[in-house]
Amino acid sequence: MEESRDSRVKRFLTSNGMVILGFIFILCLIALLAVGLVQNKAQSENFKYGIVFDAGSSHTTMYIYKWSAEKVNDTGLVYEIEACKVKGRGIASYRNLQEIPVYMSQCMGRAKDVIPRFKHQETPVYLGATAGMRLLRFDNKELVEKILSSVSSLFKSYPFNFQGARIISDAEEGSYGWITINYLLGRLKEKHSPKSLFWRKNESQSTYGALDLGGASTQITFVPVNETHTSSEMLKHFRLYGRNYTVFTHSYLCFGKDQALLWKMARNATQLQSDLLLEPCFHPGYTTTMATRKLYGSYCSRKFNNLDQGDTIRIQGTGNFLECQRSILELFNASFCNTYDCVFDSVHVPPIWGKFGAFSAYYYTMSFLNLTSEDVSSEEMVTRKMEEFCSTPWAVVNTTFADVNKKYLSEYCFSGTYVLTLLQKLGFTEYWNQIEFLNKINGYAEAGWSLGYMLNLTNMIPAELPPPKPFSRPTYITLMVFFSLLLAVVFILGSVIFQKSSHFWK
Ligand SMILES: Nc1ncnc2c1ncn2[C@@H]1O[C@H](COP(=O)(O)OP(=O)(O)O)[C@@H](O)[C@H]1O
Ligand SMILES: [Ca+2]
Repeated sequence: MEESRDSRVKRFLTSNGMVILGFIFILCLIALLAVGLVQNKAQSENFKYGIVFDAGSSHTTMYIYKWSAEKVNDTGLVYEIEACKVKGRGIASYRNLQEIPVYMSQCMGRAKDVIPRFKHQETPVYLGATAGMRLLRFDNKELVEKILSSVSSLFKSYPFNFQGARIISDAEEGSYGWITINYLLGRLKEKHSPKSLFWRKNESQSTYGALDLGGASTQITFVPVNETHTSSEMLKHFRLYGRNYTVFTHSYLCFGKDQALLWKMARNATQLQSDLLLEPCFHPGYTTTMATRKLYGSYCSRKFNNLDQGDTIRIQGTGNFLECQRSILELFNASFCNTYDCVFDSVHVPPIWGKFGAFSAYYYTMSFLNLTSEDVSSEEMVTRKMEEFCSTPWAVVNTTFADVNKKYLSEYCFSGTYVLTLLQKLGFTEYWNQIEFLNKINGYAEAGWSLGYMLNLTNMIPAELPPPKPFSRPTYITLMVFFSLLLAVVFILGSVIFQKSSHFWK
């Protein structure tokens, strides 16, 4: 009686001890998993940063990009955390070089605040200048050098890793814009299906063409269906994520919207008998004056210089869409064309096909005019809107859009008509519904050449596709948890059976 109570107590203690042990074992496993997960999360938060100054003809913008160091070679994972508009005009328009650092340093100060201090030294800074500086280079190479070196010495005085300030080429501007949008839209890398344990390639995705409209130049870049009739200088070859791409890219200097307007007005002003220019691309009732030095001062408008004119001309809007479009069409000289796929400026653009992303001033203009929606699927719809908008009196436009920047507002009639005409001339008449007007893509970053430029210079897009991991991260974690729990159950069961069997043998 005494003995059996003793053995019951022993058995009770042993079996409960096993339960407690098993419980502790499970707790340990859970703790291990939690530590593993937390550890991996901390790793993915090891971020890197990059700064690009887009020194355009009209203004400079500083972009700060951020990405996870772990996922460096994936696609679409870099995002823009700051777009700082540098105060003032484009860098090419400064004659007093002291002014440039004053404005630039405000954005650099912002970069110092936004990027953690311990990351400053490893963060690259690039400045790329576009058509404004290309135009200035025709007139004054020395000034171009001075501007770039003044910017460089400012950047060197900051704790970042300065990588250079330069004018990017036409082809770079077009190609990097193309890389940016296709990277952000996830069009460069084949997607793998996570549903299968065996990785399989989805059908190959086609890329988007890129349309960039600036103030001084405009670019078109896309993969042509057939490149055999295209001049080899306009074709660029890339190998990205294991695939070869041949893109057609061309930049039209002076066909940016600010230079095109100046050029058009200078051309019309040559026929003036007085100092009054009637401008169909401005709203009725809109008046302004312009210094002839400015009107004829650009490389693009200079050939129309009329020495007989005084210091200023008066400009008065007439708000006539048809007249406006006619005067814009005169800029597109097709006299060298001899085949069907020929457009302005004697450049042969291959036939348009596939989807296109239109950004920068294409987007700003069309978004103001409410013409970016998918419902606006034809050129006629845009034409009707422009006819109505251009004929609206300036007083009405000005009060309806009281909070819109006055310079942009006064020019939207011209800009909209110009976008329409340019796209017609590029061959989009039948393909209007193939164009998507893009600004910030999927919330990651603004469309433009600057992200593509940084991706290229930091080698973030590998030529070859990295071999895929056998399991996706969620599958990996699920399997780990499953097997750990199984292990625990087996261990506990094993212990219990062992315990029971040892009693049996006693
Ligand atoms: N909110 C806006 N509305 C209309 N146009 C805009 C707006 N913001 C910028 N722009 C225009 O976008 C163009 C940007 O060109 P930019 O990048 O400076 O020149 P480029 O690329 O030729 O060197 C300019 O014509 C500028 O006036
Ligand atoms: Ca630009």
